[in-house]
Amino acid sequence: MPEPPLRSKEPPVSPSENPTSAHTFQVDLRGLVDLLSHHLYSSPRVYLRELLQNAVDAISARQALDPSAPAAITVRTDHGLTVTDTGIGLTEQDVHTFLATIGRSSKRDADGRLDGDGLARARGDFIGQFGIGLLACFVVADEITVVTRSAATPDAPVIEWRGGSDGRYTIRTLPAEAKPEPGTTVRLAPRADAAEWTRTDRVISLARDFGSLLRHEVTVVDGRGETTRVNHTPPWADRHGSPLARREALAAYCRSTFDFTPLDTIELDLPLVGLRGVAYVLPDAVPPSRRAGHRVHLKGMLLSDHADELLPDWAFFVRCVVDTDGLRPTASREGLYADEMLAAVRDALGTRIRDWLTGLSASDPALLHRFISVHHLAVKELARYDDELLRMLLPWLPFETTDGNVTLDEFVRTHPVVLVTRTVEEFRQVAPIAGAAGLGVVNGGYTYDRDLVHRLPEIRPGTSVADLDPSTVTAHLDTVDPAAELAASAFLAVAREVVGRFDCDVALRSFHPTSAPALLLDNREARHERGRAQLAEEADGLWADILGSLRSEVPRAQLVLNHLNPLVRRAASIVDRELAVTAVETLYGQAVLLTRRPLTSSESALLNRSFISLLDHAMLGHEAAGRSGGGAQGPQDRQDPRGPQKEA
Ligand SMILES: Nc1ncnc2c1ncn2[C@@H]1O[C@H](COP(=O)(O)OP(=O)(O)OP(=O)(O)O)[C@@H](O)[C@H]1O
Repeated sequence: MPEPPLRSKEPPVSPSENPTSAHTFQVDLRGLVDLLSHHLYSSPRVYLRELLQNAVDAISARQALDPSAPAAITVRTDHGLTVTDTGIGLTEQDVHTFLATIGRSSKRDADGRLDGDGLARARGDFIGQFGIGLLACFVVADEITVVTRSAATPDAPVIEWRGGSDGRYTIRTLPAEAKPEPGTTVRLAPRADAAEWTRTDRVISLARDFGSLLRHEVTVVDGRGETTRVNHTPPWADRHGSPLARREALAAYCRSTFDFTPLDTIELDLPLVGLRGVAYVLPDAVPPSRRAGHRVHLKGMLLSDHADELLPDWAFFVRCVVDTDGLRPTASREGLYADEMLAAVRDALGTRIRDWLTGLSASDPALLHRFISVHHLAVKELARYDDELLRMLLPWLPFETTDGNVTLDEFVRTHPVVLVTRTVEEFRQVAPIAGAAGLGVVNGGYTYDRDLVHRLPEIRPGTSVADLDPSTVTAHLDTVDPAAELAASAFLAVAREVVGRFDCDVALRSFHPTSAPALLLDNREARHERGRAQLAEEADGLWADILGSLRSEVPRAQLVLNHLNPLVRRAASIVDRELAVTAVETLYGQAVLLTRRPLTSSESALLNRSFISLLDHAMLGHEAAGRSGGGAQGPQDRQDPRGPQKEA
């Protein structure tokens, strides 16, 4: 029996008394297990994965010597939990060297290095490579018992090894009947607080989750002898009667694994890294930021069900399941090691998905149409960086325009000059008026749309694209008859004075719909620029200089009054200045509200003021009407509704 681990240190000695003394690090196993369980593994559930993986590797090692050797893994849940394999087994020396030495693995070469040939061999044949996996069992049990018989050394005795989480272990030889055939049985007596992890139903679901694609037969046997088969050949590795039957089997696998019916299935096959699997096209739109959660199996064993790094970010519309021999796990075995191989696999899978997409326009336009109606955001993101894809898919991509939801190809047939708004509000506000004036405007407020529209001239020479600005729209609205403009000049002067305080100009034009009295043309950048200019005016010293140097020409908004609107026509003839001010404030306030942008404090005050003034005027009219019918308070008795503050 080995010595218990040394914890205490020798008392310090000065170098002159004792020049050199060699020591060996001691490992506090409890501390290590605590580290693994709290910081390396995400859940105690991984204990079963490590046991299954060791069993699979042991069988692979035996089959390397004797390809006809049996290959079965049996998990029993009757007394505690046991995992039995028909694998290579261990001699007493192997037990000391591999099982009882943390960080040592039989799955690397003798030098045990984690790079070069040793690692290549481990990765080629085995799932394990680090030599720490068995420790995961200490997360659920304080003692592990291994009964093993070597297949490589047929006359070696049956060995029982008992290891404790405190770092002690015992070894003894058992009679040959204790294990008549080569192989290994690992037994765990779960701690009371971890008993749930070895319950039959939990074990079956864990074994199915981790081991569904394992290449050797895995069964779980419960206390009553009932047997459950855990793994099956995946549909992509199976033979099917017809391409349709194959597609249906792949879709059925998606339903049982991911719980959705895919829009389409894309088979993945990269022989260089022994990768096969399927990318399932999601049937519903997902936000680009939401990661799909790909299931990655290494040599059949589930590594992760959220391996997002498997595909490029833009491919968020598919969810994959793959099995591969060639990618590396992290030490926790819960994620993919980010190396050049992973980057190359990601690129290759990305190309495969892109090819599917481009092939669809020729092979199945109806499916492409369905795909785009669900995932157009993803396609737009992709097309921004991919000229060929943009060229190919442009005819299919929908945009919101003044002609309704159409493709850009359709749109440029009637509008060779395409105007694009910067925001959705800008589009909402301007589209009906611009549309009526014959302008072609695209809503560039949605993610990627403005970028894509601006790239249109590269793809369709002869078209031109410009950002929509107030002067473009105003220039396209009909001017009014000079006599009408002259008649309205007094009112327009008041209007310019009132809205000038908001850095806004006033224009009188005729436009449709006639029901719209006024239109405020403005955009976000212009508002920011005005905000900066205002700050610069209020600031002094260095800050004012900095703001001043940032300041470009301050763009002004434009309030366009609609001369076709009856209310505006009446307003234009108001002679009472006070009423004219109220009318302008109300028209401006309503136009600001229609932009659906947040109001500034002075705009809120204006709205408030104009509303009360309007009410006052309405009541005045009502009182006047009443007086003509029976006498009431005269206007001279009226209190100013805006209160003393306004007077002051
Ligand atoms: N069922 C088994 N049959 C034969 N040998 C086993 C078995 N389980 C464990 N071993 C031996 O014990 C060693 C250590 O196992 P452990 O699970 O700790 O690490 P590993 O599988 O080598 O690597 P990893 O940490 O990546 O899982 C293995 O390399 C193997 O030699």
